[in-house]
Amino acid sequence: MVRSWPNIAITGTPGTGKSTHCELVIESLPIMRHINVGTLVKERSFHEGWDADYQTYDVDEDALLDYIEPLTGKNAPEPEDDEAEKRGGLLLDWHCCEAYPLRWVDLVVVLRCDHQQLWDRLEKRKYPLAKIQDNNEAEITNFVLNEAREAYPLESIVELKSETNDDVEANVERIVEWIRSWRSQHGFEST
Ligand SMILES: Nc1ncnc2c1ncn2[C@@H]1O[C@H](COP(=O)(O)OP(=O)(O)O)[C@@H](O)[C@H]1O
Repeated sequence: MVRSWPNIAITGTPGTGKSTHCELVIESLPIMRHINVGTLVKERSFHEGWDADYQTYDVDEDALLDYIEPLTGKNAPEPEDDEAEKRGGLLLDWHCCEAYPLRWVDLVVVLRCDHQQLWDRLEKRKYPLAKIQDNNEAEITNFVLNEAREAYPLESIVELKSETNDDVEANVERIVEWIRSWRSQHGFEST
């Protein structure tokens, strides 16, 4: 293990609060880096076009993963490397988590939300009805959690409720504490 900060996949159905959580973790620990994967796909065109049926980009995973890989801090650094090159510390914010190589990820946080509340949040976002329905069904059937369970060891997955502001506050505190304890367990100074 070379990276000096852990990488965390923050995942969950769209609207469960991934970006909200990432932004608040960064407020407490500005050295962590929020990678909004959906935005990255769009801005850097890591896709092969728009899938009108699913109302989403057809992601070019190879290009996306090639871009993220050097940021994960997995490679053994040379002494003269810039500290940023080996630090890791990514918050990978995306509704998918199974695409990342196992070695990148130290913790998987799966955010969960009551489906009626999720419906209201997605309606506010002006998602088309079919997309709201799809995401709602995904939340009810534990789609993202099941994907995480198939891809990662169970002990690296944490499922957190994200329905109220108090939930967000408690979850962020828990994630920040987890990062601090990961640092001390790996022989790095706690912040
Ligand atoms: N735990 C929560 N309690 C109340 N509102 C929340 C909570 N989590 C997210 N929200 C709200 O839900 C909406 C979607 O959150 P966002 O962080 O953009 O989700 P995601 O990144 O998973 O798509 C935002 O308006 C946000 O303020």
